Amino acid sequence: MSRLLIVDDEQEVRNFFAYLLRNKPIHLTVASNAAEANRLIQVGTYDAALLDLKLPDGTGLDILRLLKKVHPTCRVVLMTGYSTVKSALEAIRLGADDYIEKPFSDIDELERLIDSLLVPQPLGGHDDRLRIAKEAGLVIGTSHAMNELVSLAWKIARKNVTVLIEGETGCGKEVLARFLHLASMRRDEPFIEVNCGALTETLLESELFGHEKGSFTGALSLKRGLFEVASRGTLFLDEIGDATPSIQVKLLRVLETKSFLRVGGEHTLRTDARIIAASHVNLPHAVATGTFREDLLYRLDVVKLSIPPLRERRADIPLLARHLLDQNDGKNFSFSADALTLMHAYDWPGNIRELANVVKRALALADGDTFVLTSEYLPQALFPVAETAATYSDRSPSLPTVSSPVPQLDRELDTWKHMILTAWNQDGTVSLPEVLTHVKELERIVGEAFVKKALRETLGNRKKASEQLNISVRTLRYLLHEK
Ligand SMILES: Nc1ncnc2c1ncn2[C@@H]1O[C@H](COP(=O)(O)OP(=O)(O)OP(=O)(O)O)[C@@H](O)[C@H]1O
Repeated sequence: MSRLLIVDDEQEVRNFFAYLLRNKPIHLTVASNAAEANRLIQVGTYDAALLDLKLPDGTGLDILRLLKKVHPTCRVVLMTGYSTVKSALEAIRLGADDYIEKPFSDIDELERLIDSLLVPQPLGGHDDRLRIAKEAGLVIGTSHAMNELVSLAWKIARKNVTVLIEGETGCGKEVLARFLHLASMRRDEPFIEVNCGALTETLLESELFGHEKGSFTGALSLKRGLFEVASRGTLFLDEIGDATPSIQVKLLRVLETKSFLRVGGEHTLRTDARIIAASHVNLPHAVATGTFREDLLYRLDVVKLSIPPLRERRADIPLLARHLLDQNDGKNFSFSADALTLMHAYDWPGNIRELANVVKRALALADGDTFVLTSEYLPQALFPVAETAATYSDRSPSLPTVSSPVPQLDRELDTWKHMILTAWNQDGTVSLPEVLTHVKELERIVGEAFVKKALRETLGNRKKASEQLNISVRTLRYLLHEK
C-alpha cells in the first residue's frame, strides 16, 4: 500500500483529502502544522507528500528540505495560493515534483496527479523528455548541471509562467526555449522568436505590436504584430537586455495587462502569448547600471533557467560533437580520441555555436575518404600554446590520421567510450539515468550493426541472419527499426 503524507493547517482540506482518497489503496497520514510534520517524517516513510506552502509555524519549503534529506525518493507536491506561485517554483528548484493552486478547481486532475505521484519511477524513464529534447535539437548530455536544468525546465514547461533564460552567447538559450515550447500545452501553436537587439526601435515596435495602415510613411497595409500572431503560442524575446527604454516600457505594459495597441491603433488588443525571454547580459547588473528596468526584470524573472557554459559541462562534448556531425551530413564521420581530448581541454568562449563551427570546419577539410577527424582537422585555437596540430599528433597515440575506412561501429564505440569515461571522471554528481539511456542507445546501435553484418554475410536472408545471431526474425526486424 502506498504511503501519502498530507500537511495542511485547514481542517476542511485534510477532511477533503481523507474523503477523496477513502477508496484508494493509500495509507494516509495527515499533519496540521510543521512541527507535527517534522516528527512524522522522522518516524515514518512516505512515497509521496502534499505540502501546504504556508503553515502557522513554518513553510512547506522547510518540510520539503527535510523530506528530501530523510526520504530522498519521496515525491512532493506543494499546495499554494496564486499569490505564492513564485515560492512554489522555488520548491520545484529544491526538488519538488510539481505544485497545485488552491482552491482546487479540477478534482479529476488532482486525483490524476496523486495517482501519478504514487507510480514508481523507473530508472532512466525519461522517454518523453528525451523525445521532445530530440525534437527541439537539444542534446542534454550527461553532466549533472544540464540534467538538473532540463529537469526543472520539463517541470515548469506546462505551467503558464514567464521564463527568463540566462547564459553566455551560443550556449543554447534558443534551443532551450524551443524545448519549453514543445513540452508545453502550446506545442501545436506558433513558436515565434524575435531578437530585440537586431532591429531598430521603430522596426521592433512595429514587429512586436503591429501597425495600422497609414500609421507612418511606408505603412501601406495593416500588419499584425508578433504578440497577436503568437497569442496562443510562445513568444521568445531574445537578447531582451538590448531592448531600448521605450520598448521596455511597452513590454512591461503587455506583461502587466496582457493587452497592447498596434502602432497608430486605437483599439486595445489582448494577447495570451507565453513569454520566454533570454539574455546573455547579466540583467540584475544591467538594472544596477540603469540600462534595464527593475520592474520589467521582476515580471520576466518568474522562473530563471541559467544554462551553464560549455566549459562547465565538458562531459557533454562527445555527445554534442556527435550530434553536430550528424546534423551536418557527417553521419559517417567521427572525431578521434586525440581530437576529443583537445576539445575537452579547450574553454569554448563561444560555447556550442563555436563547437558547431569547429565541427563544420573539420567536415569541410575532410577529403573524400577520411572518416576519422583527428586533431589535424581542428583549428589552432584548440591547441595548447606552442603546440601545433603536427606536434600534437606526433606525441599522441591517436587513431590513424587519414584514409582509414573505419567501420561505423568502431566510431560509435569510440565516442561512447569517451563519453562514459568523461562522466565517470567527472567530479561531484553525475546523472546515472542519462548515462544509462545512452548505453541503451549504444545497445541499439551495436544490435543494428550485427544485424547488418549478418545480412551482408547471408546475402540478405533474414531467416539465416537471425539464426546466425541466435535471435528471432522479429527481433531482427526490431533492430532494423522495421517493427
Ligand atoms: N544543448 C544543445 N544541444 C544541441 N545543440 C545545441 C545545444 N545548445 C546549443 N546548440 C546549438 O548551438 C548553436 C547556438 O545555440 P543557440 O542559438 O540556442 O544559442 P544562444 O544561447 O541562443 O545564442 P545567442 O546568445 O547568440 O543568442 C545552435 O546551432 C544550436 O543548435
